[in-house]
Amino acid sequence: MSDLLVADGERQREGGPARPVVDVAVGVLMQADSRFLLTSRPPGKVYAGYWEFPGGKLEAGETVEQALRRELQEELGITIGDTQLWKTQMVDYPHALVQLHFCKVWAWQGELQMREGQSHAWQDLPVQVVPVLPGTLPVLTWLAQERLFEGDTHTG
Ligand SMILES: Nc1nc2c([nH]c(=O)n2[C@H]2C[C@H](O)[C@@H](COP(=O)(O)OP(=O)(O)OP(=O)(O)O)O2)c(=O)[nH]1
Repeated sequence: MSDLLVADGERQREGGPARPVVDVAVGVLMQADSRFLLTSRPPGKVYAGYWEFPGGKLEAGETVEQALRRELQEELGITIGDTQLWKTQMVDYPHALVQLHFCKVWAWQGELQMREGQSHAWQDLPVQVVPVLPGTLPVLTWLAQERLFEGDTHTG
């Protein structure tokens, strides 16, 4: 079982009603120069304006890879190559309990298009865009560990 991250609120007390787990497929698009793609959450969504890795919820019957392929086509207009699960992280938000499935993506076809009015930024450590979504921060720590990067992973 992955560690639970509690974001912006207290963890629901034992004995409360069980909350459904929402599975989310997330893509960490990597460039050869080690920069990675962050996108801002579009207006109208919870945490609008926060920066995250692109992705979205699994639909019924989808695998993580299928959902990621669909979401990145819908949101960014790209067709991703093969990808594999890298890390998972459970996050307890006031709005939902989410299980994030992060996949690294090294290859894709098509030019990036921001189809949902989001902004995008290719970033390196430390990340300069703010604010970063709570459930996105663990990824920066994992990347820092891989790269032997020391110091703050993000500003703000
Ligand atoms: N895409 C993405 N979602 C993340 C990250 N970190 C994190 O906590 N989340 C959370 C925020 C949301 O609660 C959930 C993603 O749900 P969403 O509402 O963006 O998904 P969606 O695009 O399918 O949305 P919709 O069709 O229902 O509007 O995962 C991340 O790095 N990327």
